[in-house]
Amino acid sequence: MTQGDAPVLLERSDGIATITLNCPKTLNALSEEMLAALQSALDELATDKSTKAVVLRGAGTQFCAGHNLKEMTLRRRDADGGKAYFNALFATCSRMMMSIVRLPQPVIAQVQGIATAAGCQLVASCDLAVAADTATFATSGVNIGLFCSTPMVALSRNLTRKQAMEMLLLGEFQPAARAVEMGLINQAVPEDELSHAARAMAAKIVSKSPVAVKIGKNAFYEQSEMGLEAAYAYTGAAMAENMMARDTEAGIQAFISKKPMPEWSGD
Ligand SMILES: C/C=C/C(=O)SCCNC(=O)CCNC(=O)[C@H](O)C(C)(C)COP(=O)(O)OP(=O)(O)OC[C@H]1O[C@@H](n2cnc3c(N)ncnc32)[C@H](O)[C@@H]1OP(=O)(O)O
Repeated sequence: MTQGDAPVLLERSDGIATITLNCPKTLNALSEEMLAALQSALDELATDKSTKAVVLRGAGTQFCAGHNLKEMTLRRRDADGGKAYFNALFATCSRMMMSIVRLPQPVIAQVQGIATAAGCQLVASCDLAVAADTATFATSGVNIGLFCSTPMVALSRNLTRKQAMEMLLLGEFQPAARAVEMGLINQAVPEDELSHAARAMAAKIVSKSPVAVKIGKNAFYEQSEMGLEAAYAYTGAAMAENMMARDTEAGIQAFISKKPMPEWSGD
């Protein structure tokens, strides 16, 4: 397999890693092989200190059409009717989504064309999302007999209850403008400006102190699972940890001395 044929491409430049789902002929559907490659790219980036932000995109004209329905259909012919395969597949998918959340670097979804079902869930699981104004978003599994389980988790935490239920139960494709309105994505831009807009967002993150970004991202997700009192206590401790970092001291010192921000060391 050449690098160009790999199910997932991983490129790095200027502190930004770009992960590309690379199976345009299935609209980048998440096959078993694609999920494993995506997991391995995320695992590699988790320990890569030179990467400060990650962009996740799809090759070709679409972002991602969800799980690979052709592979899933074939595996129904397994001796156990596909039970072991399905259990492993959805567990792998859930682990991968959690890896995006746990990744020290923020992940930006760069969405062109369709993001549906597990593809829409990928967008919801990313920290930030920029889409072409022609992009559409759905959890269309319900149209073919599948209630989108993992998107339910991601959407119910991104949208209001009524909006999430509307997507999950009606399976309709929502235009990018509505996705912005619902808070599913941050920004919709003209198609020819999409990659520039995603990269510009990533570059802004690269310019910040990586230690502040890492502590901040982690604390954001941790506190969101807690009650109010525990959340304030947890984020206070995270802020104190942030204050102890060498970069934070240097940044505050530069502010007080009216100097430009330092080169961040990552410590
Ligand atoms: C918990 C999460 C669960 C899930 O994720 S379950 C998966 C749910 N996903 C879906 O229900 C989406 C299925 N796909 C579609 O409904 C349509 O596609 C689209 C609306 C996304 C796009 O329609 P159009 O633009 O007309 O393209 P096209 O001709 O249907 O697709 C182009 C090629 O891509 C293959 N493909 C599309 N989606 C998938 C998929 N999810 N798994 C495997 N292959 C897929 C098709 O079959 C076809 O291929 P060929 O040209 O050989 O016929």
